[in-house]
Amino acid sequence: MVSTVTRTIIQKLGNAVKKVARSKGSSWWYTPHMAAATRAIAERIPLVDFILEVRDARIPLSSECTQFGGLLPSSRHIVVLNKVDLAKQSEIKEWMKFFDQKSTACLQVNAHNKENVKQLLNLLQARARELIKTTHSGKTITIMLIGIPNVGKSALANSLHQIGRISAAEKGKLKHAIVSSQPTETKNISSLKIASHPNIFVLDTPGILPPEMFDDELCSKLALTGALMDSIVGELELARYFLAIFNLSKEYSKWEKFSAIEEDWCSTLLHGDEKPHLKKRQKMQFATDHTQDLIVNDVRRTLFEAVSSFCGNLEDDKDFSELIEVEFSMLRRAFRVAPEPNEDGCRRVATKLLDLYRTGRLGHYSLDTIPIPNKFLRT
Ligand SMILES: Nc1nc2c(ncn2[C@@H]2O[C@H](COP(=O)(O)OP(=O)(O)OP(=O)(O)O)[C@@H](O)[C@H]2O)c(=O)[nH]1
Repeated sequence: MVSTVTRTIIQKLGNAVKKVARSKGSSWWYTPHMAAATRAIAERIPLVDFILEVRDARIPLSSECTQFGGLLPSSRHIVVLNKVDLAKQSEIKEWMKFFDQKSTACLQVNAHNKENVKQLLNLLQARARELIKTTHSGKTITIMLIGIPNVGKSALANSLHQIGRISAAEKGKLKHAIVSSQPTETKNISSLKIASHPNIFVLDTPGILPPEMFDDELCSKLALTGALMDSIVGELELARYFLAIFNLSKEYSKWEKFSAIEEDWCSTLLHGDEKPHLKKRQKMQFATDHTQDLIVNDVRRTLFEAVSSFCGNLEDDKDFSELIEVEFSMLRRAFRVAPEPNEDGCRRVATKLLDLYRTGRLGHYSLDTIPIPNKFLRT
């Protein structure tokens, strides 16, 4: 369900992108640098053996690298859905089926997960050997990573390089592609060796976007997942967009336990009602799970309480907007931001909230919906 409020937020975000595009040139994000990178990638496509198109698993369609449509031969094109740890696992399964039905080779990975990267490396090595066998050449295999900004190309290149080279003689000579939470950080095409026998190199390339983007929803999803700079649309509106998605999801229901723990703690503090077993359980929880730090738990508890105590109608625009604003003001306390209702404080809350969302500490979300096959559509 997409509420009217969410639609309005999406429209605002889309308009913000277009406004920036209008005021700073036809396509503000499409810098000369991005145009040059697009040309350089297009020139290399016929020369490389495989093209790994890295997409964000939360938006498998919206993160498609659309510029090279006809240039990517299906036999050499592999789609990699990266950041699976941030997406809804049940949806990922459906997306894998979707790509399978389209006969597009597709893999899901978390670039920071060793096992995932090993599996990807094994597949790439198998493909490389197959290619060498069929072409009867003893050549070096090159694989180019392409994709929109911030989908994790450099992180993946580094992980493949580290895992592929860890047992090789060159151990200790590891190179690093630049990884950053900011989009368009990679400026040049760089090459990293990921395997020997056969020799395989990956080319990490700068993130690219199409010169023009007119679709509000596409712009909003790219902005929320970090492919566009937050400053283009503004952190506040982006955080509202996240809260709208969050409120319509069931993610908050998992956090009831944080609310219960807080109540127990309050009763301990107020009534001197010592509960040693609870204290012990809490200590263990905080010590063993790095995501369970106090602020994250406070934020989860706050969001749980805001949504579960909401007695308005989620389909009513006014109620829904009010809920988002209430969440914003409640989150100030959770994030330890001074309670004065000024713009700067709101932006700090928004930035912190987006950071938690983007590092997966506020649950798993899939923002794209799987297209309905044509056969089910009325003509
Ligand atoms: N949770 C999670 N974060 C990831 C994953 N892969 C990359 N990241 C993070 O995503 C951010 C962007 O990663 P990069 O590797 O710099 O992305 P890129 O596609 O090379 O970015 P550009 O330079 O803009 O082209 C960094 O903060 C990474 O740590 C993943 O699988 N899971």
